[in-house]
Amino acid sequence: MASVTEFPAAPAERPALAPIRVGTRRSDLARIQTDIVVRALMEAFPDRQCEVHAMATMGDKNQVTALHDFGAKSLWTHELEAALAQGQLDLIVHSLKDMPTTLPPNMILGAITTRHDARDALVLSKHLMSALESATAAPSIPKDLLTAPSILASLPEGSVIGTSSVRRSAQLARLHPHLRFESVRGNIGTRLSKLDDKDGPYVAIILASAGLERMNWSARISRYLTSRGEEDREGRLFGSDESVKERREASGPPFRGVLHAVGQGALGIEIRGDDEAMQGMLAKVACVRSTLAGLAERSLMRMLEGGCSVPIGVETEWVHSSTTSRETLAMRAIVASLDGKQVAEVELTEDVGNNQEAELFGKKVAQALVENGAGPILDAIIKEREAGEASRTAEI
Ligand SMILES: NCc1[nH]cc(CCC(=O)O)c1CC(=O)O
Repeated sequence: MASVTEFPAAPAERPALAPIRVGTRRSDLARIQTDIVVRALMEAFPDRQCEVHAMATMGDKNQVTALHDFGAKSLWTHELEAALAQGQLDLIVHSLKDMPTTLPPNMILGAITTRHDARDALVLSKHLMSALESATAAPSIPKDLLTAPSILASLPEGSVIGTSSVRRSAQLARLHPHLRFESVRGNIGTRLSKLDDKDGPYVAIILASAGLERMNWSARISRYLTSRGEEDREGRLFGSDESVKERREASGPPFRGVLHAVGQGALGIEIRGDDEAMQGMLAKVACVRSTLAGLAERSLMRMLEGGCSVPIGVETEWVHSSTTSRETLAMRAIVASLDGKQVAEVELTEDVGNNQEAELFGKKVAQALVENGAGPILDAIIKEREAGEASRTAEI
């Protein structure tokens, strides 16, 4: 376990303009995400300094056994939270999707910053790309793969897609039963090198586009995955010129594509529940729309998981309402059995104006999912997990 002595001592009284002590995990992605928040803080509070304290967490240090033995999200955050609780840190920057929906009793989600891209992305292996370019691809690979309406649908029978997320594999298995799914672990760079290993099994992997973008690897994205199907960089459905209206209609259940994880693409800032000063400051770096969408998604998840994480796909979108001429929040959500054969899916829209309404909306969507059959699907997944599937459910 990392020693807490790497943090400065917590004096009883800190000067009012003391540096803001920001905690982060040590991975490259975590550091880049922390820089985004630090820059926002420095812009909002030019007279304050920020000190970044990076800490290797138990999950970073022991990726293989940690996921098997604990299967808990908190293993990424435990040591950082201990330092926050002891007053050695003022805040922790997280990927919102990695934050448990229920935080320790003395901690709160202080802010959610602007979410840029919540979607999953399809990344093809370098060997497949170069085979396509030099026209040496196996006869089973269509020559027009890169311009096909769905790359995933066009891949040959039995092609292996790398993902350790049952949310992703369950939704993809439903849409593309000819594909196979194998786990791929490690940080984004490790996963990309496993993908590009010629001796490895994968033709493609699925990653969060936000992470790829922040790491400057978005050029590797062949398609964005959304509830409507595969989209190009401009958000158009690939291989079609449907109007926006048709696209919107195409977004409802049954979904023709993949819904992302709760909180994906957004950054969450964790603080002590009693730190009112910090809470007030964070109001200046929070994004209202991302916060309301993020809280609604987390409330949906909290209602459905009953204490342990379950594979739920979600997609939220602010849409203009012509009746109220306000922006309303649309939420699409899916729960799928591990093999993708059973799904419960819904889409609801609500006028969400504050945090409490966002949480209520999340509960309402959860209720609608249960009415559409989510209960038995979730029960079966929890049973399978108890029978030894725990490691497959550790990632969302
Ligand atoms: N599962 C781990 C994880 N946590 C956050 C991100 C990416 C950034 C984000 O979603 O905000 C990723 C990688 C991925 O799923 O591809």
